[in-house]
Amino acid sequence: MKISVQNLNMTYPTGKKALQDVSLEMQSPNFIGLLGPNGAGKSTLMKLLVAGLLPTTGEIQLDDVPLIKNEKKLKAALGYLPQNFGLYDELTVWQFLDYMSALKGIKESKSEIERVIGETNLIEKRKARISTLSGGQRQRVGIAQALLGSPQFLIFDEPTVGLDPEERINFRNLFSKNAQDKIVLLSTHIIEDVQSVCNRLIVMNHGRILFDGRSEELIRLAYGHVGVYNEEVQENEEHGFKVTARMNTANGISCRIIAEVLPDFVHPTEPTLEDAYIYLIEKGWKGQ
Ligand SMILES: Nc1ncnc2c1ncn2[C@@H]1O[C@H](COP(=O)(O)OP(=O)(O)OP(=O)(O)O)[C@@H](O)[C@H]1O
Repeated sequence: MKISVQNLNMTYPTGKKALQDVSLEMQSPNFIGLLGPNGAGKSTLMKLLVAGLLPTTGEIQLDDVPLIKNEKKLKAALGYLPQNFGLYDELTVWQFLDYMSALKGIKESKSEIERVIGETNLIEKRKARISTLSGGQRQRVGIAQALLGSPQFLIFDEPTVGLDPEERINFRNLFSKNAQDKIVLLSTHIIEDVQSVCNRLIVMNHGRILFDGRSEELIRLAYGHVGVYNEEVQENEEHGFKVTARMNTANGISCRIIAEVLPDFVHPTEPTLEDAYIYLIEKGWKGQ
């Protein structure tokens, strides 16, 4: 499966330009982490990819056919967890998944529901009404419905919101297991969600793609722009840099900073993916 996005622009009726000249290619197998601050345009891109919105200009192609002419194929191949996924509160977990299976036209629905309930750790909750579930459990039901039918193209809009750290780890494993031969696009604010499992990262801000590549490449961009200094030895607040962490150490407070040019008193250090992400967003922010 191949999805290509060409020069996509999306302006909402309010005049808000949510996407500007976005182009990208996704080919299975591909596990893509979509990162970006609030309002970057991630959900808008996802809604366009599932044909839930039409772009103002530009085109999306599925296997070299425009999406609007290939919607049937898309629906058959798609598993989608939107950001604010409405669940039917009065249904039980099983009834809801049965209903979603029917909508998706899944034939062997019983075994398929059993499979996704098992994969999302919902076995004990299968007969529970959705209204009685916790936020994390509801999120798991949302993930379970997206996995029904083993779709080739999985889109998860902030799937780990509301999950506790242990559940997040379970889901990272589940996502990577499900990504084997598929295209998985996962948006998140949480860097650890994408660091270990995604083989490709796309960073967006202000409706544009700032970076598209491997996490190592993103980290490389931040080399020479991350450093530490001891706040008690050197008091500096206004040096045109961003302090990303303050740690109490035996020798005083150690500050970790990101800057285009590191001041003399700062010792350069190895960037993490989070540093690199912040560096990129800050740099892009200033329009560079
Ligand atoms: N229906 C809409 N009408 C007008 N503006 C919208 C609409 N939906 C989104 N926007 C705006 O478009 C921009 C991009 O929004 P979008 O939801 O795609 O961002 P996001 O990266 O998913 O953010 P978040 O992480 O907060 O979900 C934002 O400025 C948002 O306010």
